[in-house]
Amino acid sequence: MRKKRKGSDLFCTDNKKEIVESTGDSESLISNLKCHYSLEDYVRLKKRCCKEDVVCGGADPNGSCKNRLAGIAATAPPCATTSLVLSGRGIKRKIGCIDVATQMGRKNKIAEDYIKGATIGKGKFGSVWLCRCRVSGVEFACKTLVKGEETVHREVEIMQHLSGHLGVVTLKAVYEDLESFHLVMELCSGGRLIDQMTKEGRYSEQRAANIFKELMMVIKYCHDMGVVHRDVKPENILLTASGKIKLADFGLAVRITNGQSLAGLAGSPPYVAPEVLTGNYSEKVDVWSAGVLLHALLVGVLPFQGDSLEDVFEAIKTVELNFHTGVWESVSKPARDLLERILTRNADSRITAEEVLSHPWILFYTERTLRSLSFKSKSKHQVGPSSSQTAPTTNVVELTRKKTLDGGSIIKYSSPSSTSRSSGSDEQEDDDSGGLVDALAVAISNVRISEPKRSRLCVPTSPIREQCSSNVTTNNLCKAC
Ligand SMILES: Nc1ncnc2c1ncn2[C@@H]1O[C@H](COP(=O)(O)OP(=O)(O)OP(=O)(O)O)[C@@H](O)[C@H]1O
Repeated sequence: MRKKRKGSDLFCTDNKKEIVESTGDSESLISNLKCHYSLEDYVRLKKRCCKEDVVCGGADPNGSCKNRLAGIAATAPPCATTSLVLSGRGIKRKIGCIDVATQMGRKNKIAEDYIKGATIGKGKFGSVWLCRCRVSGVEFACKTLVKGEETVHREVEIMQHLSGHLGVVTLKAVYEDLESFHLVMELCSGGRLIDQMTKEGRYSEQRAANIFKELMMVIKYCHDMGVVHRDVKPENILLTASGKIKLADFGLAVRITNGQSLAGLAGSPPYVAPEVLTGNYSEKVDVWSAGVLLHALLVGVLPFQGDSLEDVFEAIKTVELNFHTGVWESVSKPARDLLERILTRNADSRITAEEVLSHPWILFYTERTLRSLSFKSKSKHQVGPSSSQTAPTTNVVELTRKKTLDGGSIIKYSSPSSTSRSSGSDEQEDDDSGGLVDALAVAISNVRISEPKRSRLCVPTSPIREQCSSNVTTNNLCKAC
């Protein structure tokens, strides 16, 4: 019988040191983003700490366990924390599917088809290593997962289910031996987003919007496919050589059916949605986590921080973010508006992944036509910076509207009264369009195109498939290369 995951070994300080070195603004981002504690680790560590504190009397030269916990943010928990969720039939069927599918792989062992290379990553349940296909010479990443844990089987199943989308790491083959699964995946040679973030600090709105749009597209896809990732964070976002993002690590992901709610602590503390801490939650937790990431992209720090995990959780539950002062004055109004709509504690009021993709801030920075039209208009008017920023707005709005009427992407936007910063920020974006976006927001706010999202219910907007509907067939899944 398959074991339930019991939690992983504790590793207090060493993993913190593994953190990429960086200076300046990104320091706080690093210390808050890159530790390897899961919620479950936290619970176990806390228990052990209490014990140790009694035994050592707090004489630990590194401080008490409480101190050791201080400032620790966490990463991918080992899961097992959910009281879910999967219809037994579904997972069985898929695992059966894997077993059958890997018969081919089993005939010829992975070593017969791939040459093993260096280890490129280590997770809690196995390692990731480079491999090269003996036939084609193409390099892949192979994740070896030790069998036995229920979540390991689920991860394999969900990767099969989702593989094929541009934003998900493609699964090329699965091999299986007595102890392990070996998942041969496309190689993301651009590294992890977290490492890029720690190097670069704050991102321009242009760049943040493009990364965020790609992320939301893949999150929407997961939700449409009935999967909640539950551990969206920059450590789990990989980059291809050309800089495209790929969502990885489905170790905590679960299937969800339409309207179903999840329970159980799962996620990485700074990214965890408030409803995860209190009980019932849905796929909207991924939107929240993505919002935490967007916050970090735009201003270089995480929104919910604390000296201990308890403090982080408390902040997630109670801190009122103020998007109107300080560093936020250099961020455009639509960007702040989007963040407000995402980091809304009431999950029913929080916008969906689909709605995020229709937000003016995303559209403005990612739709080539909108941008080129606005800049064309700007040069045509040949006016100074402040008026040039408002002049093209009408055109942009009209175009946006047309798209809507044509049945293309639908703008669902209403100006939130809570977003009240005056437009016309002094700071210029590196692409000189921050003020333009502000003007765009003001104009669009007067054009009520569809119902405001806040009145909508939190249900997946597309039908969710309950069962095995993998777009990876037995054939393409299990071929050696
Ligand atoms: N397809 C890939 N291409 C390149 N590197 C990869 C790939 N998949 C994983 N890695 C590397 O291996 C690391 C661990 O992978 P992954 O997060 O999937 O493992 P995990 O066991 O689920 O980790 P965790 O303990 O964080 O849950 C990643 O952070 C990344 O650096």
